[in-house]
This record gives sequence, C-alpha cells and structure tokens, in this order.
Amino acid sequence: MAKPHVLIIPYPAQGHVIPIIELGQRLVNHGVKVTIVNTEVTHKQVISNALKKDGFGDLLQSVSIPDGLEQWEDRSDLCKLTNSILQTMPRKLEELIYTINKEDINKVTCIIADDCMGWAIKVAKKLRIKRAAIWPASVTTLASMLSSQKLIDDGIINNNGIPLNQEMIQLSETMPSIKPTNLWWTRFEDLPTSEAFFEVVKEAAEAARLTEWHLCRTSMDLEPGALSLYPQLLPIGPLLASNRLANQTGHFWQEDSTCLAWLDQQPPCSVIYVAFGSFTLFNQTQFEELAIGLELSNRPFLWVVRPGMTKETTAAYPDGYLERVGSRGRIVSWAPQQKVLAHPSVACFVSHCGWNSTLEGVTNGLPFLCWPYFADQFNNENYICDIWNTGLGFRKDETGIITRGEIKGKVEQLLGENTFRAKAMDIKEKVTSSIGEGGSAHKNLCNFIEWIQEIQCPRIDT
Ligand SMILES: O=c1ccn([C@@H]2O[C@H](COP(=O)(O)OP(=O)(O)O[C@H]3O[C@H](CO)[C@@H](O)[C@H](O)[C@H]3O)[C@@H](O)[C@H]2O)c(=O)[nH]1
Repeated sequence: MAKPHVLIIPYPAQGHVIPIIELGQRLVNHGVKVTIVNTEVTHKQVISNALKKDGFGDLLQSVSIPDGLEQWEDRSDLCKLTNSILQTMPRKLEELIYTINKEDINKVTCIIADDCMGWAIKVAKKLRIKRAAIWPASVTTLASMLSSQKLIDDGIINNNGIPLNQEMIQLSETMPSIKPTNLWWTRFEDLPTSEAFFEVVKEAAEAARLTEWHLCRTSMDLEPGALSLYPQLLPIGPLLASNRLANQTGHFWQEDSTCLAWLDQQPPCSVIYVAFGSFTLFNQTQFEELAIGLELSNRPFLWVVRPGMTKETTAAYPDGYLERVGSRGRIVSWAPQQKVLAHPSVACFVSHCGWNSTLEGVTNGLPFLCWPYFADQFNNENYICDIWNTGLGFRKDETGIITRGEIKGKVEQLLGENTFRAKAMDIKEKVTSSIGEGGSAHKNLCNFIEWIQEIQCPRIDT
C-alpha cells in the first residue's frame, strides 16, 4: 500500500536545515515517507557530511532543485540568494512534484514549508496538495511577521518593512514589547537585504492563510504571549535530536567529535562553550579580543572557530596564544553541539543566540552570555536576558568592540551568581516536561503526525 509522502522544504541555512530534518525523522518513525527538498548547494553539503553517515534509509531522502544562482556565485549574499529563490524555485518545485508523482508509488500527499519558503505553500495550493508551515525560529518573530500588514497600517514600518520611528512595538498586551530595531528582517548589514527579507515576510504572511497547520518550535513556557496572540500557531517544542542520542543530522560542516573526550576530562560544570552558529563573522580585532578574553577567564573553554569565521581568510590567533592556552582551551571547526551542551562539564554558553542554539542551551539548563550578530538574534537575547533571566549580554566599547575585560568580567559575573543557573534549570524543567510523553508540545506533534498519516493521495493533473 502507498505510504503518505511528505515533501519538506527548508530555507538553505544551517539553522533551518537541522531542525527540519529532525521533523522529517519524527515523521519517518511513524511510517511516513519524507523527501527533504534542498537547494543543490545545501544538498551537497548535507549529503557529504551527515546523511551518508547516518544512513537516510528508504523512508527519508534528500533531493535538490536549483536556487537559480550559478554554481560559482556567492550564497552568503543573502539578498541575491533570497531574490533568486523566489524567482526560480516555485517552478522547479512544481516540476519535481510532477516527476515524483510519475515515478514513485508514494505520490506527494503533503508539503511542509519553512515560513521563509512561503512560496512552496502556494505551489501546494495550486496543485491541490495538503499543506503545513513550520517556523524554525521563535514564535515572537513569527508573530511580528504575521502582524506585518498591521505594522504598515499603523505607520510603524513602511511598505518595505523599515521602522518609521523608535517607539517600542506592543503586538499584544500579553507580549513583551519589541524594539523596532529588533524586528528580525531589519537586522542585516544593508538595506537591500532587509528589503529582500521583508518580501519573504510578506510571502509568509500570505502563505499562513493557506495552511492547515502552522508548527512552531517553542513551548507555552517560553513564549506564552506570542502564542496567545495567534492561537492557530501550534507549539511542538524545540524538536531536538535528544531522543536520538543527540545525533543531529544535516550539518553543513564535518563535526569534530574528539572534543567530547576532552570534555570528559574537565571538572563538572567548569567549561565555557563558545559557538556562533553558521553566519557570524568577526574582524581580526574582535577575534583577538575574544581569544584573549577566554584566556583571561582562567577556565577551560571549548571554542568553535568555523572555517571562514573571520573576515580575513584564516583566523589569526595572537602571538603565542595556542601555546599559552595549551590543553585548557580546545578549538574545533565544528562541534557536535547538542552533545556538547548536554555534557556535565559545560558551565555556560557564549552564543550568538540563533534560535536553535537558544533552545539547545535552554533544554540543557545552561546560562548564556549573549553575543547576537544579526536577524532574530537580538530578540532572542532579549528573552534570555530580560524575560527568562538566564543570561547576560555583552556591552560594546565606544569603538564597537567587545573587549577582553568585558568578556572576562561577564564570565565571572555569570558563573559567580547562582541565580542564572537556578533560573536556567527551572525553565529547562518546564520545557522538557512539555516535550515529554503526555506533555502539551508532545501531544501537538502527535496530533499533527496523525493528520499526516490519514491524508489520502490527491489527484494531480499533469
Ligand atoms: O559547532 C557547531 C555550531 C552549531 N551547530 C548546530 O548548528 C545549528 C545552528 O543553528 P542556530 O543556533 O539557530 O544558528 P544559525 O545557523 O546562525 O541559524 C540561523 O537560523 C536560525 C533559525 O531560523 C536563526 O535563529 C538564526 O538567527 C540564523 O542565523 C544548531 O542546531 C547547532 O547545534 C553545530 O552542530 N556545531
């Protein structure tokens, strides 16, 4: 008998692909066939790193369609990439669906699209396929997207999404107010990129009206206000790999698992874990200040220095740095982060506050030192520091640098005051109970999976 067959379409960024493949894994465990539709470049990265190792198997597969850019073009130009995706991928997805339905006995029964790929929901509607959306970041940021037309009508932002004044935004009485500069699409290096992402926002808001389900990676304990503003948004919890021994799938870079043995040798609750996700870039001065700040902390640290993380070609450490730090500091190019954060020797997380990193730190009861870079990360920092009270932010000096002294001081303050850890443990308990068997987020996910299992195959005219 044919199985339900779901296509899931992530935006081509690390923080979108990992949780979306995790959703695919959950569906596969319930007998659903899942095809992850990546861009060609992402597909290659993912396949060459994790998928072949983890063995996708018969029910979970990854296929690719072009993003419209030439092979050699720079995908870190998010403005160009985002515009090109909007122009090219809808047609390519349609062609892919026709091919699958011709060749596979399991016809496509549902499309689940990342909200940043809202156009895919429109393709599904056109082809009369069932549809659902998933937002990989916080529901607070999604609420601001869904309210974008109202923000324009109220004169808070212009038609291109740019704030018209500095007044705090109150989306609802139950939600914390949002700084206009924390609207995620405004937090990019240049105006054209912000405007390109605002097109994505408008597309997502339109697509949201066409979906039967709207899944969010959050829980009532984390963002109750935003969830009550839009009750149709269904919190399914963080969607981590913790129930699969934290074996995350979908890495763009090869994990260096040797750091786990190094963590085993460190005293409990002693290590500073430092990682900035997949986009953060440092200039040389900032990179050196961070290096020396960690050295001055006098504590063991595990630091992820991603290839290409500095604007200069290779990260240059201060003279004699690696020798001075010796085995007290472990530097890797990519870590098995969920396993690292679950390790008992980790004391705190110096993070860029991407939503995945935020959730991974929260579910492991860790206090944070927040170092946001762009997009939603400033909003997430606000939740960590001012709403959950589980961390501290860094202050930049007059030249825009976070100094070694600031880093050393904040590490001491965070680890010297028990309140951060206590609050972090408290919120961890709440979130983990909502995702455990019988918890509310767990029930929501089960209901969604049941719905997927029951969809009958649609007739698609070719
Ligand atoms: O050494 C590392 C570093 C990271 N990760 C993983 O990579 C993912 C990174 O995701 P995230 O923390 O969200 O950061 P980004 O990759 O920067 O994520 C993008 O996507 C997120 C979800 O939309 C947004 O919240 C971010 O701002 C945006 O930059 C997480 O699952 C990490 O566990 C590793 O496995 N090893």
